[in-house]
Amino acid sequence: MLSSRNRKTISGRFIVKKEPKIKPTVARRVIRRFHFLIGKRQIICSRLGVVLVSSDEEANKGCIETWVRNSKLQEKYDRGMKTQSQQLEKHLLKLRDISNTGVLVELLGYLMNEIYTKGGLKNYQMASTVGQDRNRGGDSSKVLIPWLRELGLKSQRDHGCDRGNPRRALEIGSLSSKNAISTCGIFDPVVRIDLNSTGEGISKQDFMDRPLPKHESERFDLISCSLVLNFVPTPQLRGEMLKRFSHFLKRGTDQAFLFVVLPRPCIDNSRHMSDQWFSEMMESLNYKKLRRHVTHKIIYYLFAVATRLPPKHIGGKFKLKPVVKDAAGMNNFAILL
Ligand SMILES: C[S@@+](CC[C@H](N)C(=O)[O-])C[C@H]1O[C@@H](n2cnc3c(N)ncnc32)[C@H](O)[C@@H]1O
Repeated sequence: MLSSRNRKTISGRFIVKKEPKIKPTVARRVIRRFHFLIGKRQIICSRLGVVLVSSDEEANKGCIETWVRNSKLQEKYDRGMKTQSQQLEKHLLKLRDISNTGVLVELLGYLMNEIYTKGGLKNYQMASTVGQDRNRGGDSSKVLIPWLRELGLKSQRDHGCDRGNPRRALEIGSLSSKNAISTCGIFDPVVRIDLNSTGEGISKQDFMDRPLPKHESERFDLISCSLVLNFVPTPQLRGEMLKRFSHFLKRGTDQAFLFVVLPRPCIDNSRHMSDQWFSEMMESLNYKKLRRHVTHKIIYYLFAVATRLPPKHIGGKFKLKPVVKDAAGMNNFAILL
């Protein structure tokens, strides 16, 4: 397990530092390993016919454990949970060669043990917080805020907030209440949610289970979805998430925004995605692309709700997953509407 570095006061009491100290290289390794395990788990589950219906890790754990109990392969699963073998690690790297159900279940136990018992998920959460620590330049809302200012949004503090209609933001997958989105003054309140909330001021909630707003006052002027879609396990669920956003954005204004951030390979190195494909998909959901920024590793998009009407042309060609480009080494990241 990664540990936070604690210091003592003069009287010997421990001062527990809220921000864990993890070297960026270690944080990157932890994040890479977690994504690797989640990706392999997805492949194993679809081969075994285990349906993962949520991006909530607790729910996925429940689905897997129920399936294992009903499959009469509990013994294999338990053996995997207890195993520390190089052989299983090699199998994970060559999953395509493995068809034996027993071995797949053992592998499932092996990686579930690493995710849950050995702290994979917890470390991932901690490493992600460090990865987006603003001192390391990782808070993606630092890209967003200048865009919003260019579009004329001013701090509510400086320009007097319309008490009856405050500018509200929803940050999905929030890891810190100190991100620019929370401190810029443009939004108040900022509602912060995360599946596995670790920080103060962040509610533990699956966006997919968030009750739909009943009144306009419950809707938002901005939804921030930074590095979350790539975390959602299936192309269908990613599409569901995109479709759900429109229910939460304010209507009747051309100043309701959606900020989406993705790892660059999801767009640039996927067989089923491209910048054009993603932009057209968003257009079909009635979003207009306002800004785009690309760095070595990350793509940032700012969309505005394009019309006042609810989306009409959802789906169409975006119900399919065609190969829009292909080359060796590409990935299969996709979103299905
Ligand atoms: C890689 S972290 C990104 C964090 C941060 N937004 C950033 O840009 O660095 C992804 C986060 O999204 C959260 N997440 C994924 N699916 C979610 C959902 N359906 N509802 C709420 N949070 C979700 C995960 O729990 C995880 O903490």
